[in-house]
Amino acid sequence: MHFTAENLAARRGEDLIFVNISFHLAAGEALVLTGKNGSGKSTLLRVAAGLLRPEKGTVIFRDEKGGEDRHPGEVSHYLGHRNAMKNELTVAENLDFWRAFLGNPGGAAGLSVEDAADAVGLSGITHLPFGYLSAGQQRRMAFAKLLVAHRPIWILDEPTAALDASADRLFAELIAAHLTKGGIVLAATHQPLGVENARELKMTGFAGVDAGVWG
Ligand SMILES: Nc1ncnc2c1ncn2[C@@H]1O[C@H](COP(=O)(O)OP(=O)(O)OP(=O)(O)O)[C@@H](O)[C@H]1O
Repeated sequence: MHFTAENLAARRGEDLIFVNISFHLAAGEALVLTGKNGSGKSTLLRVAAGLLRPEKGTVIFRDEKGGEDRHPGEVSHYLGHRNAMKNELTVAENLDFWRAFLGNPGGAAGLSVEDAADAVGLSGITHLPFGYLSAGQQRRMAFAKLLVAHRPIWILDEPTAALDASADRLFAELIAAHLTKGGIVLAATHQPLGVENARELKMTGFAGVDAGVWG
């Protein structure tokens, strides 16, 4: 399984945000994006997830079975700054929606809604409207979305925002378990994720553009 980005450049509005970004991740590997606010981490994640078109370059996913190249967005979970859950629906209804929407492109089955809630430390409250949960509980349930449908690539934007220390550790364990099973993780974070052997890509924002890398 391979997730490759080659010579990516992206623009937001009129401005180039980054240029010449390349990386290669194989099964079991993690890449953590770091860099100051506005340096382009979220932009790169959105390009990798297929939510934003790159100005230049490609992102490709290839599995071991020698199938055709696919866009990583087809086989990725994307957890953005926002939780992507409806406040009026119950937790179970939200997670059921995501399971049906995401399908099963990775081949393996996802967890049941209750098992996924249990895995993020919140069993017994899936009947509540999502909007009733605390900010940290909402973030935990947003993470449970990654567990109800199996997808080999996890693209995570500040996954531990609004979390307490125990949730930090829990997320680190879930990410480590995903990697151990041969998954791939691409994450932006200001706090260490607690994942051993993660590589780091430091985003420099406009510096690369200023240095004349673009062209
Ligand atoms: N829709 C948009 N139109 C124009 N500029 C945008 C748009 N979205 C983001 N930007 C700009 O792109 C740059 C990169 O933003 P991005 O969200 O990728 O940074 P980041 O590294 O994730 O920041 P943070 O650490 O604050 O989350 C910023 O200067 C931002 O103002």
